[in-house]
Amino acid sequence: MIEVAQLTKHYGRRVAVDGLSFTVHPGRVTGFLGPNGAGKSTTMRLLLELDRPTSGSALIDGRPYGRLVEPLRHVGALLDAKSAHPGRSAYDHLLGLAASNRIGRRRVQEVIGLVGLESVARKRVRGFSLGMSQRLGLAAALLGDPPVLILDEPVNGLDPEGVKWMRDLLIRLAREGRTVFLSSHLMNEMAVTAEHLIIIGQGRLLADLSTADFVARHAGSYVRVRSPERERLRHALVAGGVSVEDGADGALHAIDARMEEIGAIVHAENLAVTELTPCSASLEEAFMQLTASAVEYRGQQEAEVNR
Ligand SMILES: Nc1ncnc2c1ncn2[C@@H]1O[C@H](COP(=O)(O)OP(=O)(O)OP(=O)(O)O)[C@@H](O)[C@H]1O
Repeated sequence: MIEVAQLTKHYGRRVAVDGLSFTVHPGRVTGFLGPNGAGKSTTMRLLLELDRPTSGSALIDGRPYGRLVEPLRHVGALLDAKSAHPGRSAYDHLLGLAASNRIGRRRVQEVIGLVGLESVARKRVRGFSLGMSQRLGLAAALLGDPPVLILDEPVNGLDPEGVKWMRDLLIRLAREGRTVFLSSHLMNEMAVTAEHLIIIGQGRLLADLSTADFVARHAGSYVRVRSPERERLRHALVAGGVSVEDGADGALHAIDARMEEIGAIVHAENLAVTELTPCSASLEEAFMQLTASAVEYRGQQEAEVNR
């Protein structure tokens, strides 16, 4: 289990993590989502004590990372896939890590097999692609057979087959009863991998809910409708009992409406319409809407700092 309570991190005037509290439970994959710069990596670094919080706490199985004896046996982390020494072979890199936590050679061979790196295990890491490095990073995280996994953007650099492989492996590891916590800025990928979502923006918690709830709330259908007389269109739709939201591009979204229904309303009101398109709300869109205000705020903050 991972417990984060009122976690805050300032870098000078910049607030990277802002009073963040959440719990990550074992037995399921939890996706840690947020747009670029939301504070995901910082939170993970604080969990692993690679950085000190300004205030608040971050615990792994009830203890701060620094109090874990032979930490690889408690938590496996993949933060930076390119952290292995480029001059070493994958095997030697893993062997060195294993020795520091009293883990035997057999386990090194096992994790190499688990991540599918057998054919390149004796090659120098220097020549590894990002995808191969991600696999090596995951092998290192799994060395101590830990109950908790913390992975920062683990599918970065993987091809579609690699993404599927990683997804299946993470789901399997969670089913074994582990706490699997992984960050991403891709909602669609998380929707098929994670059972639970923790969504942050500008270092603050925006949502902590099951993926099923997120999908049920956001994966509806709508009709995109556009008119030069936007406000008259909005008024006519609302008067016709249609629920309306503003689209990002100046169009109106008629939520859960049918094309015929909208067509009849605009015809009756004699409204000129320049677009009428049936759409399915994508999860990516819903995620972007949820985090949009956070991104705007961050943009303003950065503009102020750079002034
Ligand atoms: N060492 C640092 N010094 C100064 N500012 C930092 C430092 N590390 C992170 N930040 C700032 O803190 C904020 C959060 O960054 P962080 O890398 O945690 O976000 P993220 O959600 O992981 O983003 P990404 O998806 O781009 O990796 C950003 O504004 C970033 O510029």
